[in-house]
Amino acid sequence: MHHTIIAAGKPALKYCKDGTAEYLKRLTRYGKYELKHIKDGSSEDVSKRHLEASQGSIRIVLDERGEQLTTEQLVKKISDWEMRGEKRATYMIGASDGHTPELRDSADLVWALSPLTLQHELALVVLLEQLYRVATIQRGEPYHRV
Ligand SMILES: C[S@@+](CC[C@H](N)C(=O)[O-])C[C@H]1O[C@@H](n2cnc3c(N)ncnc32)[C@H](O)[C@@H]1O
Repeated sequence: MHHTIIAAGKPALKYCKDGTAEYLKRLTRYGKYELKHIKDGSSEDVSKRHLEASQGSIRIVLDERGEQLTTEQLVKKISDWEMRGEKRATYMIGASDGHTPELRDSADLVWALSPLTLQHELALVVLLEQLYRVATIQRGEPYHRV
């Protein structure tokens, strides 16, 4: 499955840029993971861009009001999508005002990394680390400890 991560706004925080680069580099061993940045703006504009960019894909909307998952539950969700032949998964990170109800309603999964509101670049790093963790678990590699 091709994983596309779409984040609103230009990256600005050095420690997040470093974290993002680190996990994207690690993920190259495990498949196709692509990060795209889209223009920031109102939640309506950003959610519209997210909707357009994720057409025909499994839609995962990152939102603190969403479902909280254990890493094992995330492994199961991604593995189930792969098993049923889904070709693309798109993970969407919003702007300062979050996502519109329309985008949330269109999602296959509204996923909360935590009930805390995270700075959007920090949310991106946590998302990438979890995708890396999932990939290592799927391969039976010893990164993850329970
Ligand atoms: C600063 S937050 C937006 C907060 C906004 N006030 C709201 O109500 O959604 C920017 C983006 O970071 C992501 N984000 C922040 N905290 C998150 C969390 N705990 N779980 C998942 N995504 C989160 C979401 O994609 C969110 O749209």
